[in-house]
Amino acid sequence: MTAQLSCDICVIGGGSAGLSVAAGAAQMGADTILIERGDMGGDCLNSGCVPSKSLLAAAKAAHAGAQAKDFGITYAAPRIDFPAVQAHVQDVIDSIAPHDSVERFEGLGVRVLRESAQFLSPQKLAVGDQRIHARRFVLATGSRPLIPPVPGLEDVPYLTNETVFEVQDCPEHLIILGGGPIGCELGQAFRRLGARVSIVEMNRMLGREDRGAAQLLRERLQAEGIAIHENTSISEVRHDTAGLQVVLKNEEGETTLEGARLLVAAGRQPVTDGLNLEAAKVVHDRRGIQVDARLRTSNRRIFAAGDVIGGPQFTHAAGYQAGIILRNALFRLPAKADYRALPRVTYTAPELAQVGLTEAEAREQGGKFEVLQHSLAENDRARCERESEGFIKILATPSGRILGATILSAHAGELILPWTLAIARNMKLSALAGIIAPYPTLSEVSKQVAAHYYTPKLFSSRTRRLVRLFLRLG
Ligand SMILES: Cc1cc2nc3c(=O)[nH]c(=O)nc-3n(C[C@H](O)[C@H](O)[C@H](O)COP(=O)(O)OP(=O)(O)OC[C@H]3O[C@@H](n4cnc5c(N)ncnc54)[C@H](O)[C@@H]3O)c2cc1C
Ligand SMILES: NC(=O)c1ccc[n+]([C@@H]2O[C@H](COP(=O)([O-])OP(=O)(O)OC[C@H]3O[C@@H](n4cnc5c(N)ncnc54)[C@H](O)[C@@H]3O)[C@@H](O)[C@H]2O)c1
Repeated sequence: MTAQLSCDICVIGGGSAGLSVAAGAAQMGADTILIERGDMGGDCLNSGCVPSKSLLAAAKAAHAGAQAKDFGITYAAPRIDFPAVQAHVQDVIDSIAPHDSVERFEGLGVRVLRESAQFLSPQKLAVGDQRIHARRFVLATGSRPLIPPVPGLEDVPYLTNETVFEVQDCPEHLIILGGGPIGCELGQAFRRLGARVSIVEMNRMLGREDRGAAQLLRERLQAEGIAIHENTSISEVRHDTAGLQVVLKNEEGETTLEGARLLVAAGRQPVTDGLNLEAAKVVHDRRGIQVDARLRTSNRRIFAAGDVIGGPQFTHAAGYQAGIILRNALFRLPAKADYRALPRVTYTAPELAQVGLTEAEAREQGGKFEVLQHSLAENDRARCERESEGFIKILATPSGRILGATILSAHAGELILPWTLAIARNMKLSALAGIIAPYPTLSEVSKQVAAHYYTPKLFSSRTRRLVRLFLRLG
């Protein structure tokens, strides 16, 4: 018999976006249903952030010997037990999973249904033989890997982020299609864990990022032995008993790479199939579900968040969007998403962190701005740690208002936080130049680069004249 359920908020998708909405709604007193057809935790926990950062952590340990040489310490070459590395990755997932589990959510008062959801009308959803009527729906169905139309690709076995963390043998040669954050992070991880790695990128590696930072990072990855083919497309992929052949094409002509495994990391596509969004009158296209700044879809009772809306695709963006939806749906506040101060980090070594505008974006906008750059080589702690590769670059208006920050360095993901706060709160450089930073820390780079802005004024001939005058006064 068909069961009829009703609730205040019905969330479809138990990944970063859906879990944040459901946990917040239930704890604020809304009767909440969460529907998840796959693994609780979605991509981030099971096939995204958590396994990729865990693999990178293992790769860092494998690389420690190479770095130790700089300190006069020599280790024997590491012996890498790859199944044990993957067991570590799974162990980290398992240790975080209880936080995203059905049990925890039921404990918060959420009714969790483990099925696929499909709309029957603008206000009614079918979940198995249950019918759900909700005051508000939230679509948080995420994304899946985009598989580009490369001839032969569909006929060969390939990996994506959904399968790469299950591989039990480190491939002798891993060819990665795509030089975005996934390609770069996993490329460095597999290289450090013993694979030969080739990255094939049809444009520029990390094309959205600051050109200088991406270039330095590329040099570092190349120095570790990764082959990077930029402005190169794949014209064909073949597979036989000897392995894979990937035919590359660029200005110089065609070459063939022979590899053991192929990882496709060419971007994402929204997951909307099976939802019957037409019945719900929710407009969507190949980029995702269309939303306004309040994250309302074309059906005002239905919100959407996370990767499925095709905007910034990060776990922290999904969490932020969940907060916007809760304010709109529960408190009827017209809260709007504002991505001005949304940071992003590529967790390679060194890390590449960005918040606000890149230099290219600031030039495109056309306003006046100054560029302040400070090398990590000028930071004492970075020298002690022998991690002095990289820089911090700040863009600021002539009045000192901060427009953007780029950091390429060890721990850049941690160092970006004061700049995120500064942009969010419209702070000026003087706020950062005036703080007392503990010595010796990498954090000092933020104060040092901000202080650059005032150096010409501080040590000007006018200041010198003034000082001489005060001194003459006794
Ligand atoms: C390799 C990799 C590394 C990443 N690293 C980072 C990182 O370091 N930092 C960062 O911020 N971001 C990172 N990301 C991005 C981050 O993982 C995503 O932005 C985030 O997981 C998106 O969350 P979501 O809730 O929108 O979607 P998802 O996590 O995909 O969740 C959607 C859920 O909806 C379910 N679902 C779909 N359709 C239905 C349906 N019809 N009925 C019921 N359930 C349904 C799915 O089963 C899924 O569990 C990474 C991504 C990848 C792939
Ligand atoms: N550290 C992080 O926060 C992190 C890490 C990994 C992923 N992510 C998220 O996941 C998303 C997806 O990552 P991604 O790296 O797959 O996507 P991406 O879109 O950022 O990069 C994909 C790259 O593949 C290239 N490409 C596409 N088709 C190609 C083809 N046929 N041949 C050669 N190159 C091709 C594109 O030019 C692009 O540079 C990211 O945008 C990000 O939001 C975040």
